Amino acid sequence: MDESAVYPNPDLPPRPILRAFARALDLARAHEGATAPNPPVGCVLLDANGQELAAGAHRRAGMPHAEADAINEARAAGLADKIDSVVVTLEPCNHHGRTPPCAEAILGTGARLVWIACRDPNPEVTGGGAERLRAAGLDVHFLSDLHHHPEAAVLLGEANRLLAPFAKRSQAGLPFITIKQAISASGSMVPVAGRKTFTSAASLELAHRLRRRADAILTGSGTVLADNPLFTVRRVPDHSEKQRMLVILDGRRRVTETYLDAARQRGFALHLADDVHHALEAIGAAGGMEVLVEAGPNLTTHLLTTGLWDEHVLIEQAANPDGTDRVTVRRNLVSQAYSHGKEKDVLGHH
Ligand SMILES: NC(=O)C1=CN([C@@H]2O[C@H](COP(=O)(O)OP(=O)(O)OC[C@H]3O[C@@H](n4cnc5c(N)ncnc54)[C@H](OP(=O)(O)O)[C@@H]3O)[C@@H](O)[C@H]2O)C=CC1
Ligand SMILES: Nc1c(N[C@@H]2O[C@H](COP(=O)(O)O)[C@@H](O)[C@H]2O)[nH]c(=O)[nH]c1=O
Ligand SMILES: [Zn+2]
Repeated sequence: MDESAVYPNPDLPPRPILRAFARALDLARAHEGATAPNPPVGCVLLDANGQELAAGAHRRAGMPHAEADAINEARAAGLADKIDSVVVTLEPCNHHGRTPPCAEAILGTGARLVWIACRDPNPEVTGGGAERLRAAGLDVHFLSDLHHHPEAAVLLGEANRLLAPFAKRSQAGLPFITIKQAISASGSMVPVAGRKTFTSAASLELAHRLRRRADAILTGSGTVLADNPLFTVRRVPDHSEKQRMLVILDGRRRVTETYLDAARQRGFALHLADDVHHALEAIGAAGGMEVLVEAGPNLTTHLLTTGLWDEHVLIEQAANPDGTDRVTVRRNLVSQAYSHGKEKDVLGHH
């Protein structure tokens, strides 16, 4: 049977909606790490048969939001009058920021239905867009309404993870902390003399993808003095015109001007700090939503024991030289709990 024929029958699997959410998340993810201080967002517009008409994403702060981007694309293709459903990873905004409100842009089309993955977690704007659209007579649904579909639960998890750095910064003023830790086959974090890394090419590519999505790199003076690290994104293409912060914990001011100058030449905005809290506050204040910790055993162990971190990416070198490194990603449930008061909003229940 043609799947689109069942749409929008609510009793049958809403395949076009789930497919559109998966696509909107892919579109958003392409710009993960480029949008700070805004969240990465993706949007897909469907016609009354559930067919995609146009799609959009938020590329960077100051550029159109995902919904406006998609609506512009539909207009340019002469398809705007066919828009029936708007599927978007984040609740449409209802305020004048750097760009006009997306709720109004949606009301300017003939859209009847709006599907949202996550509520806007920003305490300053929560609840605005969905209510505005409902008040204007549109049918507004949340991805969580489809919780009985295993696929919907997976997509909602992905949407929440994608939004987590924006949620943490807007609620706590602090960046989402990802710790990358490489451990050699002999159980050490320290490479043999003359080397900076020991993990496989695939693991190094993962490390560069983690850098790509980060707004700041946090390290310690020990790492800088031992490795003269570049901290650039080289193994995957970087976002264009992206400037990252490089924050070095260097209480004793041992890092040389030569290193700092060279890091500036590589495009980093440099910040030296004496303690972790000041470092994190400086990143949040500068608009950074995610920080990648690439530090030695001293700082890494300290951060892992404080519980301040959000995601720990552990890369264990294979014991066998022909083997594959083992990568384990774990989330810190304690640090997620800080937003429990907001959980309902973040999860999109209403
Ligand atoms: N395997 C891996 O994933 C990685 C390994 N490394 C390796 O680690 C080695 C360096 O180790 P290490 O010396 O432990 O490096 P660190 O990056 O942990 O730097 C240590 C320095 O950072 C500062 N620092 C650390 N923790 C804190 C804190 N809680 N508050 C304030 N300042 C802090 C201190 O600077 P100060 O003394 O100035 O106060 C300290 O001397 C190198 O050989 C490097 O190759 C490095 C990164 C990743
Ligand atoms: N040893 C180690 C890592 N270590 C981190 O990578 C830094 C070197 O980065 P760059 O100069 O840009 O190549 C090094 O100083 C340390 O912070 N990373 C990994 O993915 N795997 C590894 O085995
Ligand atoms: Zn918007």
